[in-house]
Amino acid sequence: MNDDTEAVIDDLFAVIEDRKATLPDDSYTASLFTHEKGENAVLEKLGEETTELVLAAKDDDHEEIAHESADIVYHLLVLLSMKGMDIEDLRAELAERR
Ligand SMILES: N=c1c2ncn([C@@H]3O[C@H](COP(=O)(O)OP(=O)(O)OP(=O)(O)O)[C@@H](O)[C@H]3O)c2ncn1[C@@H]1O[C@H](COP(=O)(O)O)[C@@H](O)[C@H]1O
Repeated sequence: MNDDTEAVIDDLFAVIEDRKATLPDDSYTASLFTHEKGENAVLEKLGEETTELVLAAKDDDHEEIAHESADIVYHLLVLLSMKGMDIEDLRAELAERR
């Protein structure tokens, strides 16, 4: 992961944390934190998007693979935030595997 990619992910996580704290009415992220299904709303999204990613990979559709991957990364970061975790938890786990 180069510095630019890392900065994009860090910035996205910061936006997610902000939406969790401020819960704006027009925010999709905020709607996940207040969803009546609770964390199941995010878990269902991750399941759906993973299936979509598998189908895109089977079709060798690079545009769709990138789209679904981005959806998964976003919802994964929302899940980490929902669990009270930090992006550093993910970074540390990845770094340990190097
Ligand atoms: N990265 C994302 C992001 N990725 C996906 N989504 C939303 O997740 C939802 C996914 O829904 P779907 O499963 O139907 O996916 P889809 O892409 O619409 O359709 P498919 O092709 O996957 O079936 C859509 O409503 C997307 O808008 C996101 N919503 C927000 N963000 C980021 O979060 C920031 C804050 O957004 P708000 O909270 O809305 O202010 C934004 O600036 C973005 O940077």
